[in-house]
Amino acid sequence: MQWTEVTVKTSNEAVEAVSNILMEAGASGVKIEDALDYQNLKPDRYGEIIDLATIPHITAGAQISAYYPETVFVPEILPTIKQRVAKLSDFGLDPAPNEVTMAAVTDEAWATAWKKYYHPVRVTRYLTIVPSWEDYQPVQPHESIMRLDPGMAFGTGTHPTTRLSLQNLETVIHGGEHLIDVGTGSGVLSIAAKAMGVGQVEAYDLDDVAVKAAQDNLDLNPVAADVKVAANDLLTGIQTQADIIVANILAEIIVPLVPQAKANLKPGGYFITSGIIDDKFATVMAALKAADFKITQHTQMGDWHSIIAYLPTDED
Ligand SMILES: C[S@@+](CC[C@H](N)C(=O)[O-])C[C@H]1O[C@@H](n2cnc3c(N)ncnc32)[C@H](O)[C@@H]1O
Repeated sequence: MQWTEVTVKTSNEAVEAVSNILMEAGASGVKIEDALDYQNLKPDRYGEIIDLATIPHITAGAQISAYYPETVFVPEILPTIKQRVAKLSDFGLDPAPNEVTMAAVTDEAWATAWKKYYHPVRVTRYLTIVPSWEDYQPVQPHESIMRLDPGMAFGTGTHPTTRLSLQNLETVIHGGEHLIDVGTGSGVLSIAAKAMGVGQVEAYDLDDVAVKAAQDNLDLNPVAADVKVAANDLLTGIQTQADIIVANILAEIIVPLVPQAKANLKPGGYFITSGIIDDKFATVMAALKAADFKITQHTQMGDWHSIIAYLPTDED
């Protein structure tokens, strides 16, 4: 069994709450290092004082490491962990610095061990995602197939936020549109959009690892050969008039994207947002309405929400 270690740097007061968050995300155990434990060291029962200079230790805050089995695709749980830790401030706990990292515990195979558990999955009525290393033949006449290896990028297609995005794409796409995919990750939404008949796609991600993974996946899917993928911070500097913009990003990032999406959409276009956790839903709705979007659909899977927003024309 391969294990992935996820480490969160936080404050001393948030140790227990962060440990709970990590366990709830499926960890099999946690290790806690708290600078206070070292500062509070007392002479042992023989009166001997431990020389801290001889023990490697952290000197400020706390660090909690959690261990996830290979069945968990860790890149898809990191944003939730970070978001839940940040939310501790609502309960009067200081989450800072809330730095989340992941690393191998055992050997080099850690980054790919989860692949054993990733199989073809029917993600919408018409779309099946097939891991790039598996053979699969469609079982129904209208079933489309896309091939995917998310590598270390978010976007296997199975996460609720991605599934909601895919279902909403299926709802709004008629064929031939110009679409922008913000926060493309593995490229899953761009490839799916092409498979659903969209004309032109631009895909962006802040993370170079994602841009590389997306390009590799575009290369695996001839239908998406003409998708343009590039590194970019949201839609900063982009001047496109698109029919559809899709963004499966955390709510905090969707809010500043709303005015950029409005500027890059044709009137009559759709802005699909996903990645919105329960208690941020009202904030995203308020930002969309303040920018004159009309909400045409709201869907939910577990704690996650997705919205289809329509930009009215002068005639509407
Ligand atoms: C939740 S993942 C979604 C991946 C994929 N689109 C999906 O639906 O499965 C969000 C992606 O947004 C990217 N991202 C985060 N902040 C961003 C920003 N400011 N600009 C562009 N991309 C960003 C992340 O690197 C990550 O790949």
